[in-house]
Amino acid sequence: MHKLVLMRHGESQWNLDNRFTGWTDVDLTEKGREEARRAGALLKQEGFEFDIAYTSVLKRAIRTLWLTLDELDAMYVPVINDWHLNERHYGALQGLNKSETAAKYGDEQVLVWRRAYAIAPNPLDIDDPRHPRFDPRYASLSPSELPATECLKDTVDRVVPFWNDTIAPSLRAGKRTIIAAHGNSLRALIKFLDGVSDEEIVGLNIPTAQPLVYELDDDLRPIRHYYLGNADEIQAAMAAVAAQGKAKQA
Ligand SMILES: O=C(O)[C@H](O)COP(=O)(O)O
Repeated sequence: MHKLVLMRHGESQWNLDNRFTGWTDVDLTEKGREEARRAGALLKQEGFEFDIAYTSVLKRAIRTLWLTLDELDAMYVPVINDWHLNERHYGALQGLNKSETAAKYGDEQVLVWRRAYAIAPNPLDIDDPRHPRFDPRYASLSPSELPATECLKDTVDRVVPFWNDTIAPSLRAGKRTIIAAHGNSLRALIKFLDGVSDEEIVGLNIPTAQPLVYELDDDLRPIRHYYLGNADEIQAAMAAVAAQGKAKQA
């Protein structure tokens, strides 16, 4: 049996501000750092140890991983940073406040933009300075790999090959693995691992910095999964993520 830990980053400044973030490289808040340390302490208390760690090239996930590993006194664990684990690119929505956007376009439309499996928000303009083609960390990517927007399906299409080519072989080799990533790159991975339908994935929301343990069989098929930590807190945190896209009640 293989054990895999998935974890979304801790609260970021734009989680706090309730802005669409996507590929914007926003850091953790102090609360987000504390959440990451708490996750590390919980993993330590439960006896988890890791041989390899994967994260994105965005600092909110990287710093979450560092703080978690530090708490485990395991900063020696090799870390693979890869853009395939980045958050879903949120296109032209990046930077906008989610509830203000809902007040303007309606809760239903924002739910489509946030959760519809195959509908992407409008793209960033090719000349927009925020377009990833201007960012040196993506310099080695071909133009066809560089998103200016993504729906969850597009994210699945980049996360799953990375899983198959890189993460799965190292799990099969017995490496105890933690992945610190993002709400939607983890939804993409969970959709693939658990065979969640396009309709059901709409209802899945991932709380910040809560370790989610997957037990996998020899073929890397999930046997079961569970969150470490307090079940009521986790339910409340999931409901809060779902509510982020609603217009504020007057
Ligand atoms: O990119 C973002 O805004 C968040 O990390 C995930 O947002 P969502 O829950 O609105 O998809």
